[in-house]
Amino acid sequence: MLTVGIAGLGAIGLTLAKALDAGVEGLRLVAVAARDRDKARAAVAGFASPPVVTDVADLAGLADVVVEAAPAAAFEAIVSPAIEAGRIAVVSSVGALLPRMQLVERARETGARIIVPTGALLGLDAVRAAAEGKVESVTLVTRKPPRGLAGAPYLEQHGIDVTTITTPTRVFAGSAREGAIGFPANVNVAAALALAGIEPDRTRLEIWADPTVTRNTHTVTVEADTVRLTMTIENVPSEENPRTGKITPLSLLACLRGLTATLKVGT
Ligand SMILES: NC(=O)C1=CN([C@@H]2O[C@H](COP(=O)(O)OP(=O)(O)OC[C@H]3O[C@@H](n4cnc5c(N)ncnc54)[C@H](OP(=O)(O)O)[C@@H]3O)[C@@H](O)[C@H]2O)C=CC1
Ligand SMILES: O=C([O-])CC(=O)C(=O)O
Repeated sequence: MLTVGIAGLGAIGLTLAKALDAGVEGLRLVAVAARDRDKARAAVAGFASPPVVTDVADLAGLADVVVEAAPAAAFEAIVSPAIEAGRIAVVSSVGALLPRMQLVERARETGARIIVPTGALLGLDAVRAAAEGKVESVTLVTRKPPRGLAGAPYLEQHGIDVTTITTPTRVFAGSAREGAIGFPANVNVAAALALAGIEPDRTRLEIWADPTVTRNTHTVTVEADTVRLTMTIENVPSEENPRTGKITPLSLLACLRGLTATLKVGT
């Protein structure tokens, strides 16, 4: 049995918390944290087994597994205590890990683990397998309804107003590392892909603001010596946060199940 603490109770965290409260073999939700404590308390009040509502820094003292499901700006405050305490940190804001790879070194010293779920993407098992061989290129093309990109720092810096876009428009082309900086709340999938494959500077990313799509759509292309992959996922945006695909909390749940499962499927 692993105990679980969740930081962030939004589109990802609250859905995951509800699923754990409904009962998942081998996992028990014991604590949650969010910015607004009263709101968090109200969110879990009706749970069958209400978890403790606490500060993000205290989750690691209460749970074996700390799930980060908060904005990127809170990443370090949530994940560092978990690493210092030697816990398992399951992270959603993957873009925030890229400039903090020293946390991985620190985890090696404390015995902690950092787990990046597939999240809103697909096929990281195949990308990881390919990366055991020789990979020539990895490309991600992301298309989102314009409102799924609104507020990104890169758009503001370049004077791009996505709300006025009426035809599919490429608003960014660059590396996964540059994308994670410019779109911290929109392309965690690119960061996860980079960590699975050939590094953030070599992973190419295009972002399209596309008024013709209703789903957050990601296409991964990999050219390797053993395989050529083209994979597309079309995510239904969640009601709580249209930037976040509804599959994301389900991916985290599947990931958590894998921590205790006797039968584990996939890489
Ligand atoms: N890896 C992946 O594939 C994906 C990753 N993501 C990323 O996952 C993260 C969470 O996404 P999502 O659930 O949609 O976000 P939401 O905006 O729906 O929810 C964020 C939650 O974090 C809480 N929060 C805000 N500030 C803090 C803080 N300083 N400390 C603790 N909690 C805080 C909020 O609480 P309050 O309401 O009190 O402010 C809220 O409960 C984001 O970084 C997002 O970009 C999203 C989709 C896919
Ligand atoms: O990568 C992200 O942050 C979110 C995303 O694109 C999605 O949910 O489809």
